[in-house]
Amino acid sequence: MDSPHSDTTGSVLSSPSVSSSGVFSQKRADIHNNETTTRHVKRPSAVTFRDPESCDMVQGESNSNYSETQSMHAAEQSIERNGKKGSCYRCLEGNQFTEKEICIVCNAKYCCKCVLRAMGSMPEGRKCVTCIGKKINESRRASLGKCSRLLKQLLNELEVKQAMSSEKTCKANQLPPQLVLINGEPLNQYKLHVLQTCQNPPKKLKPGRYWYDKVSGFWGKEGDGPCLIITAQLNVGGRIKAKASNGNAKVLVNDREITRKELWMLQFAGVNCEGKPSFWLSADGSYQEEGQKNEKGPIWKKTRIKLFCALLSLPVPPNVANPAGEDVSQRTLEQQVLLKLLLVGYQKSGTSTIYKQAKILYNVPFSEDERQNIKLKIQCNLYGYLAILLEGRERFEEEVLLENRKLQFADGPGSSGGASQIDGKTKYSLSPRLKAFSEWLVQVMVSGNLEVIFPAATREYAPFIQKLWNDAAFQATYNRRHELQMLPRIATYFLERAVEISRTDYEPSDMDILYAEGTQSSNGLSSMEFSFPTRERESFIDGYQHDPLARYQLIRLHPSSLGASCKWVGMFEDINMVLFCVSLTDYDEFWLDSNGVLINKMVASKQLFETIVSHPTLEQKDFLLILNKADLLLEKMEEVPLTRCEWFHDFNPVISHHNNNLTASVAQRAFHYIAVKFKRYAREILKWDHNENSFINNEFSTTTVTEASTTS
Ligand SMILES: Nc1nc2c(ncn2[C@@H]2O[C@H](COP(=O)(O)OP(=O)(O)OP(=O)(O)O)[C@@H](O)[C@H]2O)c(=O)[nH]1
Ligand SMILES: [Mg+2]
Repeated sequence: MDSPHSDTTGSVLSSPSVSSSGVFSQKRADIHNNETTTRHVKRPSAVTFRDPESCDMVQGESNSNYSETQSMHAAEQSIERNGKKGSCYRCLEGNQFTEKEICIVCNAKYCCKCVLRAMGSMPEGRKCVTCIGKKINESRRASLGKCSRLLKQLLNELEVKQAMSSEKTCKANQLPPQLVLINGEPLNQYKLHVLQTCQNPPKKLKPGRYWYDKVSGFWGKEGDGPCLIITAQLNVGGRIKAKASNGNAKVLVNDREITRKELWMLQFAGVNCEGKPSFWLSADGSYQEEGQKNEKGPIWKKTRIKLFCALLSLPVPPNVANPAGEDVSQRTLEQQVLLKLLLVGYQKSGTSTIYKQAKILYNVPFSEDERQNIKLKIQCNLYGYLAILLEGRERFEEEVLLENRKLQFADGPGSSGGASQIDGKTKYSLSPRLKAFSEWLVQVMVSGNLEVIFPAATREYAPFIQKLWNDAAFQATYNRRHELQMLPRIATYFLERAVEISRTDYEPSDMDILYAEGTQSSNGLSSMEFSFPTRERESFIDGYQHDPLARYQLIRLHPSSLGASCKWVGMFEDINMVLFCVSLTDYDEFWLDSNGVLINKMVASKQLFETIVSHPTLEQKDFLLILNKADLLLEKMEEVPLTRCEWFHDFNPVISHHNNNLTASVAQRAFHYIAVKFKRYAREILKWDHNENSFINNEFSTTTVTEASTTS
């Protein structure tokens, strides 16, 4: 990728307005219009930081160390281009009134047609593809994670969330520690971390020079009065200077000469400041005059002090700022560690079910919009199941008619036959009205337009559902539903309540949502955050202690969104763990792969596993293998042996039968066998050199299972 126009993207965050063919034709246009491409050039520029209450730097900082480093970054970020002022940096069209998105590194501005092509899948947020990996323009730090209207129009809610989250959390966009100087001393990575993760960190920290009174927690921009009280006693920065805040009140507090405003505040709090005293002020507001023994205060105890400080634009400790403690709990939430979990698996492995389950378990409510969409999806699925049954009914009817005709023929042309044989009726025959409805529904299903008829269908056709459900021919078909391969297992759960579900006032329960198919977009990604609710934490009986401060982000990703060779996995460099989901029942099932070749689903799952495990981005990540649908394994093994899958050819436990049935422990053996197969395979791919754990050592003990143990 050597130009911001590189279109090696074909984004996961694809937009409906950018078709793949569009990307290709654009690519060619770029080759021909090379002269119009933007170029990054080194051009020194003055960096201006806003002067905020929140301790930002102001223009004109002259400290050599700081400004040198800063201007170096600024130089990298300049961009030169052709085209008239205000036009898009890519297509060179539009003017200053055209809505545009800005690259947070080089400030290049792109119109809505170009932004996704110029910025690709945004693994680090809004950056031209050529700016990926580069430090952001510090003047844009305040806008990190704040999405523009334009992006919201181009991407869906989740895609926006993912891009904004990456923008805030990815490594390249983090504040360079050496650009933050405290009491004259630059921070390092560790100290920056200490500062940012303390209980009351400085808000919206930006590069700049600050003073910090470690004893009281007072914090401000060098040369200015205090703007904040942060956590005290942090091991960051050098020794505070008396003139750090440019005070002239002739009163020293913790070795710093305070400002006039601070002096007024102390006097209001009842502190005797006569005779140029020096004080020690603690984080809790208690104070002591130098040389005196008695501690006084705390200065914050006066109830009106908050108002007084507000009038003087002076900070108060966070718990005083909000006596109800809301601020503190909010902060606590912010500083909790966010652990990112990436949930991925082959098609139908059950990732969306796990995702929904987590939502329900950890009380992450579905929004009104989500519920409405899920409701329509469930109703749409129901009509789909009915259509499959009705199609089956036609087949059953034809079969019976054919059978009858054969019988008639065998009995000879003169035979009278039953009444039903004469009028062509069977137990699968519908009344003309229901038949018309049935034919229409089957046709809609076959043409793939089922989703199009909703939500109108719920109003117009609900009465038919009731009639259909009560119809004997339909019930006869329903009783033979297991013969209909197209009908998913879960259909019965919904069909039993067909009348209720088809009504307009139907409200899906959590269970309905969990069981519903296709409620998570299968070619996008879904993301949610959760922590273990306190109640659950207390009543946990498995002895596992959850970190009470840990928050988790669960990102569910469908393999189809990963592109060829899973190239978009690169987006997830900051995740902490990969949850790889495998459906245990895949071993005898087949699927057409992208080349139209029929492939065993377990083998396909293994291939996906290999791609993910060996992806450079995920090299150092923890992996958790989830073997899903374990509840169906035994039942399946009773019908089809595990060895049906070529990869499992050596599964050979001593099998004991109870009334010709396999025992549960054989399914358990199979479960362990598959787990070990995956683990061994990972070891093979990654060439692990450390010892196998005890679980591995126990592997394939399946072959030594005695009859006694399998029947116990
Ligand atoms: N019996 C049983 N069924 C499950 C289990 N997990 C998932 N399913 C069912 O398996 C089917 C596929 O599960 P999904 O969660 O949709 O799988 P997915 O990985 O999202 O698959 P895509 O549709 O490709 O996105 C659904 O009908 C689920 O109800 C399980 O543990 N046991
Ligand atoms: Mg699904």
